[in-house]
Amino acid sequence: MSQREWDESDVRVRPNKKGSRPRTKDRPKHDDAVRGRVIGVDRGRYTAVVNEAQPDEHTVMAMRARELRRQPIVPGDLVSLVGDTSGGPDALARLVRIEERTTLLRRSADDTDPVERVVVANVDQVVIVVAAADPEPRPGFIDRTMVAAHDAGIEPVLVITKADLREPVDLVSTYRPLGMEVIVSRSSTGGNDAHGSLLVDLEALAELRRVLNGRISTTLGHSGVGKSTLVNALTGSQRATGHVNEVTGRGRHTSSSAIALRMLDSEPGTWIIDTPGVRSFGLAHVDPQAVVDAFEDLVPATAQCSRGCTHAVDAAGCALDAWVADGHAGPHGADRLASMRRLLASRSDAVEDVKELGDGGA
Ligand SMILES: Nc1nc2c(ncn2[C@@H]2O[C@H](COP(=O)(O)OP(=O)(O)OP(=O)(O)O)[C@@H](O)[C@H]2O)c(=O)[nH]1
Ligand SMILES: [Zn+2]
Repeated sequence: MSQREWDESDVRVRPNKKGSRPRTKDRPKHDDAVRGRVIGVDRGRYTAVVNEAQPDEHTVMAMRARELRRQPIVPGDLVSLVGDTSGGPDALARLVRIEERTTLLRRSADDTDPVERVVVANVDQVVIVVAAADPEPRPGFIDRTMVAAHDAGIEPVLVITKADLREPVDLVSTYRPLGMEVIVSRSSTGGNDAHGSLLVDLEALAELRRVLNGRISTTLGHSGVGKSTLVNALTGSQRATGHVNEVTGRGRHTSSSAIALRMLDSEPGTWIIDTPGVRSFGLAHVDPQAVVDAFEDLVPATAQCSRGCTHAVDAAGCALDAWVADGHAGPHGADRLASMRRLLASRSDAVEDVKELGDGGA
């Protein structure tokens, strides 16, 4: 990676099935600690909100305590802070503990890399942002992210941007039947806002607000799909959008560290965590069965697979092809099955021997 897209979240942690939970052995010596929510991570400095939604809410800058070693601390983390938690201009607190996380979104660099990276903590939903065109949408990325979200117990939401360039008919008809929120956004004809950002169609924004209100969400998507444009419209912030690298002349990642932002006119507790452009979302840490489970439209068929079915193209007794051919997975069933098989095949390189899947309907 050419730049620090992931900052602290690239801290290497040992793969751990149960999620990289911090040790929760209480250390009573910090009983004067205050609780905060990490909203920014930048070069070893953490920004946390203390007394959230209270009259005395304020942000605190903190450094990690040595005792935390290299445990990842990511946006969304609830933490304990000691020292100067006044939030004054030069105040620097010490972050001494990471509270247990409700959810933890992880990724590996690629499907065979056993090293997992923590992306965000405690989010309720993942907003997968793809463009209808420019850049071309990649259903593989959507499916991959859905698997990671499903595996982490986080709800996926799909936002398709740039519908003004092309109507995303196939994407909508593929993903809407799966029961997830699918929101189509387009630029409005009104031009740019005061900061030069493209204006987003109000109807799409209102729908997105409804889905995000009261919840903690994180956006994920490739560079250039319009994440910052959306996040700016929703939060009133000014994340850099669409900047062009002066050296190469090519579009580049303009937002380089993850940050949690508040949505305008929203209930307390509404946060949008904007992550930098994702190039890869490896699933090496995800169990093959969890990959299958994320394809909810296909899962029922696997009850009829032969015992230990790998669901590969040539797997004897795999019931998936017949299920799809019979139309049970809808008009895009074949694509869905192909996508699931690609994910299974690519990540199966990560394990020595392909794990057995399915229980033969027993
Ligand atoms: N036509 C059209 N262009 C859009 C739309 N949304 C965003 N764009 C443009 O697409 C380009 C990329 O948008 P950004 O918001 O910077 O994309 P991003 O996903 O944040 O990209 P990174 O910051 O690199 O991660 C900009 O030139 C935007 O003006 C849209 O709905 N329609
Ligand atoms: Zn099968």
